[in-house]
Amino acid sequence: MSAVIIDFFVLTGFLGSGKTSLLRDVLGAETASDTAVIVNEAGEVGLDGVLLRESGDDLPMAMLSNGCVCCQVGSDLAFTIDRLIMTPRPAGLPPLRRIILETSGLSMPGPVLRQLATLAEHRMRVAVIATYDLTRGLAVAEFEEAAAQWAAAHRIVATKADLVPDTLIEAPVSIAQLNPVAEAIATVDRTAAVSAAFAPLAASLPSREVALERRAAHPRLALCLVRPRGEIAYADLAGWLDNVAGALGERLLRIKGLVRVHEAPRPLLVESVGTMFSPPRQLTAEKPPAPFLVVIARDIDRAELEQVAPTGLFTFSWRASESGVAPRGIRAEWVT
Ligand SMILES: Nc1nc2c(ncn2[C@@H]2O[C@H](COP(=O)(O)OP(=O)(O)OP(=O)(O)O)[C@@H](O)[C@H]2O)c(=O)[nH]1
Repeated sequence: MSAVIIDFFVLTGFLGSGKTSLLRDVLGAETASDTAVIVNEAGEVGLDGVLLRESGDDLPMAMLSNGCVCCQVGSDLAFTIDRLIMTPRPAGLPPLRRIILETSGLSMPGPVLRQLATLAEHRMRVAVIATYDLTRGLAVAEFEEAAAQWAAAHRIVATKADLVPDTLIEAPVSIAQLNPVAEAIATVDRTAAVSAAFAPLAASLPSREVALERRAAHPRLALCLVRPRGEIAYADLAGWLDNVAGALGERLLRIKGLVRVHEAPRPLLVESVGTMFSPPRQLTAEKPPAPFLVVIARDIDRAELEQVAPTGLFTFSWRASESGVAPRGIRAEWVT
């Protein structure tokens, strides 16, 4: 068991959306000396690793590809992390407190998180950070990898703001259409964006209410605000979540929210990336928002979710798309 909690950041985002550039900025900061990096590239050549070496020359860095292997680690993610944590720190560097994994632009976050789940002996606080390329905006939500990456994210960082500064104002709104429970980081101040994106994950949920607005998200993405009708039995909640995962399969991108159950004095934080659920835990926050679940999925119809058994536990809020065709998209955002 590690003595300190290590913040593990999964840096995800679609092809060319600015992950390596963001990481270079992280590694260039003075605060990066407690950081190790793992890069997983889709291609044969480890170019990202070369680029990152320019920024963080003395930091432990591992490649999960056919590229350079700077820490003499294998190709398996769990093994690599284990080695990074257990290997004595290079002279002059502080204890390891942060690991950043840059995934390839086509990585699905679910399998990555599944591998991390095997490392329970290390005390890691896992956060998913996704890039949102302002020059391409919502267009890449067509790709299921991009939609899954955004849906899994705790934080979504708008990139390339210098190229299209005018799009920054609308970015939080667009990001909320993709994932209303993610924190949107949209600023032209790159230093501020980098430090906000890679700060330790403090609270799991903003202590604010969720509201829906009339505006469609991407036509293939469905966002649903699910409200429990009241306190429910844990077995019913577990059964419902299990059945949602079974019914939607890989089209389920994300579930996150709070539910009150008979068996626990405090609301339970319920979270899944894809169909992989984190163990539910009681929220300690003083003033939690009213119970809710946000479900993000792709290519589904209302009935598929609303008819999941046991029925009658929840109400479902959807908004019709502006075209009036398939009632798939809503926009949800945090309001105070
Ligand atoms: N002007 C500008 N260009 C950027 C910015 N971020 C990334 N780029 C450029 O966009 C291209 C892709 O950036 P990368 O950081 O390599 O993106 P990536 O997500 O790591 O790409 P893959 O690893 O191929 O998926 C490069 O040419 C970068 O120089 C930015 O904030 N501003």
